[in-house]
Amino acid sequence: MKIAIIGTGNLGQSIAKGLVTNQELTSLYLTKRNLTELKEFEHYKNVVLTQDNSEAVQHTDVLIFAVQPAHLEGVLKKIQSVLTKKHIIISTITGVSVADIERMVGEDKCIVRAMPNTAIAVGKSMTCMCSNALGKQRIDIAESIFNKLGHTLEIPEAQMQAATVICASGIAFWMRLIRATTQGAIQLGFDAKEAQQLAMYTSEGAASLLIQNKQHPEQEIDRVTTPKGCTIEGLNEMEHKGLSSSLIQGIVASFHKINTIKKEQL
Ligand SMILES: NC(=O)C1=CN([C@@H]2O[C@H](COP(=O)(O)OP(=O)(O)OC[C@H]3O[C@@H](n4cnc5c(N)ncnc54)[C@H](OP(=O)(O)O)[C@@H]3O)[C@@H](O)[C@H]2O)C=CC1
Ligand SMILES: O=C(O)[C@@H]1CCC=N1
Repeated sequence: MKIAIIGTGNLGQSIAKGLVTNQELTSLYLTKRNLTELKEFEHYKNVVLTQDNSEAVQHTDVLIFAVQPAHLEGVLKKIQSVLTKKHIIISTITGVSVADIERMVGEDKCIVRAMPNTAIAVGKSMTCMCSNALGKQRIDIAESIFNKLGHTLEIPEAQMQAATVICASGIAFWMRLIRATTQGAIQLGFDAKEAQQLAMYTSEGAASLLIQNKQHPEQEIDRVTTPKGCTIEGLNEMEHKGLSSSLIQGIVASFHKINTIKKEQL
């Protein structure tokens, strides 16, 4: 597999870490204008760091685009002459549709939109995908890459923005919940390191219960909430203060913002 990441920033570096750890690669090209941040990848023998996007495109088959939305069109224009039908174009760009990309590179190209998250660095991304008609024929190749780096789900393109909020932004939302739990644990007497350990592994345990037991969260909550006990006391207080409601409102606000990103930047 010959893969290029065009725009190796926060997400691109997370994908690169996942790839060098979890995939057998013939070659991985990482591009960026300023390469100093990519030093950690220098020692991998099959990894090439370059500022030249055209060089990366010419030597690879799968192109993962991870530049900011405002930069995509300019980047695609400059590589247009070396882009061929053999390439699978995978865009992780928020708010940019398959039709937008077809307009930039032509309808005769194989286009997949993938929305991973930064947990791809540790092989735990939830990655949603959709494609154009040609991309559909080879989406299994994209799936095979992302399945080694977590879980994948093919969805209608109309749901891509919602998936961006839940899965990509979701990492930040969950981090804040873990941090808040850590702060609570410190207030109850744990030192900061222990507090984070308690919060991290408890959240991992909660997710693992749902994944392995295939249960609804409320079924697991019922197992914990002793009548007149401390769990229901805490849970109800959180709900009186708007826990579920504020999470839902935050998710919806994030979703509405995506439409403005596209209008502002493309
Ligand atoms: N961060 C995340 O968790 C997620 C991000 N996304 C999407 O991924 C994209 C990237 O996001 P993120 O990684 O956070 O952004 P970053 O700004 O961290 O990364 C973008 C990278 O693109 C590079 N770049 C800019 N211009 C060029 C160019 N002409 N050629 C090659 N590289 C270039 C920049 O480096 P330099 O200036 O050195 O060239 C920069 O490091 C966005 O579209 C975002 O919507 C999607 C899901 C999750
Ligand atoms: O915040 C953003 O706009 C990007 C998309 C999802 C994660 N980061």
